[in-house]
Amino acid sequence: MQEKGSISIHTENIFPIIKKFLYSDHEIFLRELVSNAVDATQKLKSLGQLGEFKGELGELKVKVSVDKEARTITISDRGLGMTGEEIKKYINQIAFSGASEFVEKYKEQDAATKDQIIGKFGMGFYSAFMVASEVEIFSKSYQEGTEAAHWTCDGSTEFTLETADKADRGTDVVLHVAEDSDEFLEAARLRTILTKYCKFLPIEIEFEGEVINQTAPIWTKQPSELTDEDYKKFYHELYPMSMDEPLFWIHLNVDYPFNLTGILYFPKVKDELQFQRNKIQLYSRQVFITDEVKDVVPEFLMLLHGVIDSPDIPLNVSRSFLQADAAVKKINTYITKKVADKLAELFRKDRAGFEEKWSDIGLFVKYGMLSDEKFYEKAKDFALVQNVAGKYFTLAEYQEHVQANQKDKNDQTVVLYTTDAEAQHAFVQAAQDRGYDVLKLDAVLDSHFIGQLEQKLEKTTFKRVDADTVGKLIEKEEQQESVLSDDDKTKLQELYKGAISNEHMHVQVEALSPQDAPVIITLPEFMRRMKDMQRTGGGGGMQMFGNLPDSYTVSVNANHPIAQRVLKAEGEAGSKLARQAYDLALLAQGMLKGEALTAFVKRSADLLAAE
Ligand SMILES: Nc1ncnc2c1ncn2[C@@H]1O[C@H](COP(=O)(O)OP(=O)(O)OP(=O)(O)O)[C@@H](O)[C@H]1O
Repeated sequence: MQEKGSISIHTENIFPIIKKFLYSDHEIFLRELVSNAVDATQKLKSLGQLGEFKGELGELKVKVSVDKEARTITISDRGLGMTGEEIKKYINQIAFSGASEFVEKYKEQDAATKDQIIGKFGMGFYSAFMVASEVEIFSKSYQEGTEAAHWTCDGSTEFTLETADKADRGTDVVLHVAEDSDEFLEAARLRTILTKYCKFLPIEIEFEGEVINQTAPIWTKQPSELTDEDYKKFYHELYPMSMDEPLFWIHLNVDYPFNLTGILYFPKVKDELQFQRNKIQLYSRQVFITDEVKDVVPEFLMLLHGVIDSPDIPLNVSRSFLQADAAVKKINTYITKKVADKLAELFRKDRAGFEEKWSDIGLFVKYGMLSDEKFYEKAKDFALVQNVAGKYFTLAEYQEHVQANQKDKNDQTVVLYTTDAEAQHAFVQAAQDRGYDVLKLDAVLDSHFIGQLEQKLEKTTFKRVDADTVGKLIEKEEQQESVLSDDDKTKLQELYKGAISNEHMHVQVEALSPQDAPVIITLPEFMRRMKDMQRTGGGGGMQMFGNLPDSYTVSVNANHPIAQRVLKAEGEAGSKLARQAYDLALLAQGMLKGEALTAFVKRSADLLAAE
């Protein structure tokens, strides 16, 4: 028997279109054909289990081979096979009619809709024509008494179908590689593609005499069957280049209202650049799809590693479509919830261990709290802050901790923090001397995190320790008495202004403790935040302030003995002394540089010599 046919289709040739537009990546033809072979094999196994297939299953490997001379790639399976009629039904009719409809619709659409259309028509088999000038199918069905069939198509809309003398059950798909696709005749290239897409397929795939896949990756198993070692081993299989152990992991497993399995690993975070290196891999029924999981995984969890496997994620579709997809949205919510639950559990069960890991997971948690309201609600109970003494608190614990001492006269709790305990040492010290607690908030996201906490926590404001002199950081009713008269204060202020002569340094005289420094230079909290925002390019509107000049407050301590000496000094001596005290403050802040530093050193020597 030989049959020739032509597919009624209103365009001369759909293959150029497929070739050009179907997938941007030609290499995925192999993924599609191997997946079909695996599907056919699994279907046969199911038929066996149902008792509908009573023969011997035998060896069920899918074999991929390449013949460079003959310019062919062959994908062979021992699955359920197809009769001639079935080939016509599944390969010709469905695909071709699908394809013709596809072409019709395709013509008039914009790019995004085109992608959707491609996703809708399962044209996996036809991706073969992206690399082949001719494709042959040799197939023999598992059904007894049926003849083997041989189908050929050269990429036009014509096909031939004849009987074949294939004795063995299953399907061989033979691709005659096109002139422009020579690269796919290289065994090394095929091996790379197979390892990329087929590494975890559920049926053994053999290439050059070697099985290239693991048929039962651990995400398909029950967590109860697995040990910590299994999870760690798998992590290193996924990311052979990674030296570190994951901190912990979450085994995802849900079958309603969508289907999803996978393992998400929390990596050790050494530096930010590392984030992007080991990406989460997305699979659909154990077939690798992509490691661009944007939109499927909430953005803040992109920092995690691992695999997600879901047949419910639409595959060949555009980003915009994916974002709007209901299943994807649910998956997103589910993953967020799972991650929050896992963190809550770790916190509850092993607080000490959780604290140890905080420096690595804090970033995920803060990022999550900032970007996802639902996550914030869960995370606020286990998110930690650490004070300069190294002690960890939850937000509630910390509020409790500082409440008695750090309430200002308006009943606001003022949380003091440092972004650099070394550089701001003098201020941290001063705050601690007052009995205040100081938090370390020195991580990348902390300035945003502070902003969020101020919005969320009632009657709480945050101030960096160097935002003001210690007495004014938390304004209380009681004020330190000044030993100077108002006249003297004005005189002192003028003296300092003259000595400093810098319009960006706003001099004020304050009654501080005699133990405080003679002069303290601060950058008001709001000013620093605006400058921070400007620097990070955030807060768009901030640009209208132009480039903010540094605008510091110079607080002269009226109660320090130096104040008296400056006032009493004759002639130039007062100004010199004031300048010296001011330079000391600059020095303590690491702000004394260049010419000013040289002048300071010289003046110090003069003053010492004069004593
Ligand atoms: N190796 C094979 N053995 C048996 N049947 C096959 C084989 N390859 C393809 N088929 C049949 O041809 C049909 C069409 O395959 P094709 O790859 O075009 O689409 P699909 O697999 O149904 O969907 P998609 O690949 O887009 O997910 C399959 O559904 C299957 O019935």
